[in-house]
Amino acid sequence: MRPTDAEILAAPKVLLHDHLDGGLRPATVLELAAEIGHELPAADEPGLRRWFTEAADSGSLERYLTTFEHTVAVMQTRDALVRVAAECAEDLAADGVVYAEVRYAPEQHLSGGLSLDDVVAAVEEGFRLGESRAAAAGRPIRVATLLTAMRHAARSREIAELAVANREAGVVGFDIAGAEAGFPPTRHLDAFEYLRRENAHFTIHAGEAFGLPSIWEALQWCGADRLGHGVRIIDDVAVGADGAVTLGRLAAYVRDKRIPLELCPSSNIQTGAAGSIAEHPIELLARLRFRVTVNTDNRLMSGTSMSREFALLADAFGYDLPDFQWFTVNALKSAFIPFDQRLALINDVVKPGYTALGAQRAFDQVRAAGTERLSPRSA
Ligand SMILES: O=c1[nH]cnc2c1ncn2[C@H]1C[C@H](O)[C@@H](CO)O1
Ligand SMILES: [Zn+2]
Repeated sequence: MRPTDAEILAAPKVLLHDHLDGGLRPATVLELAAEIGHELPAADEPGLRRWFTEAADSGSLERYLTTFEHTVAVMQTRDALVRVAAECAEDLAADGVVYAEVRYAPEQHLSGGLSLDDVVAAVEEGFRLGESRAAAAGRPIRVATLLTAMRHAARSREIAELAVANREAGVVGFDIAGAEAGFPPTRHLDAFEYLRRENAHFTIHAGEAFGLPSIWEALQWCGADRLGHGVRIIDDVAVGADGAVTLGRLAAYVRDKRIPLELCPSSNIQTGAAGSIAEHPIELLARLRFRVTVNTDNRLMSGTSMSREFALLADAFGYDLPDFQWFTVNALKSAFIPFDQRLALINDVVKPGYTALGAQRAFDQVRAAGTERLSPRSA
C-alpha cells in the first residue's frame, strides 16, 4: 500500500546528509541578501525558489555547486549563521525528522571577519535555538553537526582539528565535499589519519560525480566510516539476463562491512549520477541489503524534504511504512552519535512511531469497513 502523504510526514525520519548552506528558506536568502546588498538572480520568493532548482538541474556537479555562491554569500555574520541554523532545525523538525546530521564548511564563512571558532559557535547556537523552538512546537529533534572541508582547498587538517576541538559542543564528525573529479580524497590523507588517531568519525563525498576509484580511495586509503552518496558502487554490481547478481570485490566489501551509503535520490538526478528516480540504484542496493540510507543533500537546490524523498520512492518502487522504517533504522545505526543514544532513538522514538502509524492505519481500515453498504441484490 502507498502510504499517504500525511503518514509519510508523521513517520519519524532520520537524516545523515544535509548541507546547511543548501537548505535555506528562499525568503531568508532574500532578506539576508537585502541586508548586505548582495545581488540575487531573482527578486521574489517563488522566482528564487525556481531559480535554485533550475540552476541546480544542470546534469553536472560542478555547475550544481555554483548555486551555493548565493547561499554562502548571505551566511557571513554571526546573526545570519544563528538564524539559518535555527531555521534549519525547525524546518527539519516540521518535516518529521527526529535526528539529523547537518554539515557545512566553516572555511566558507570567514569573509565577514568571523574566525573558524566564531562560525562553529554561531551555528551551534542556532541549532540549539531551533531545537528548543521545535520542542516547544511539539516536534522534538536532535541536530548534530559534521564539519566539511572543501576538497579543492588545503584546509582539511585544520578543519579536522576544529571538529575534534568541538566534539563536546555538538560536532560529531567530519566530511569533505566539493568537485570530485580531479580532487581525490587521498589529497587529504593527513586529515583522515589525524581523525583516526583521535578516534573521530568521518564520511567522504565519494562515488557521486566520479566512480569506483573514488570510493576505493575513500574506504581503503582514507578509512571513511560512511560514503557521501556512494551511488556509483552500482558500477561494481553486475546483473545477468537471468537476474543473477555478481558483486565485484569493492561492492562486496561495502556490503560485508555494512558501510553506510548516504543516498540522495533527487540530488543524484540533478548532478547526472542517476537518470530518474525509477532508474535510481537505491532499489537494487536496498534489495541486496546494502546499508542504504535516504537523504536530502540540499533541500533548497532540489526543492525537496525527507518526506518528499520518501514520497518519490514510494511512487517509484511501491515502498510502504516498513520500508521507511528500515531506511530510518539503517540511518540511526550509521549515525555518529554514541551507540547508546542511537539505540535509544531506535527503540524509544522510531519503532514506536512506526508502530503507532501501523495501528492508526488498522483502526482506519476497521472504521471504513464499519460503514456497511448494501450490495446489489443478486438474481
Ligand atoms: O552533493 C554534493 N557533492 C559535493 N559537494 C557538495 C554537495 N552538496 C553540497 N556540496 C558542497 C557545496 C557546499 O558549499 C559545501 C559545504 O556544505 O558542500
Ligand atoms: Zn552532499
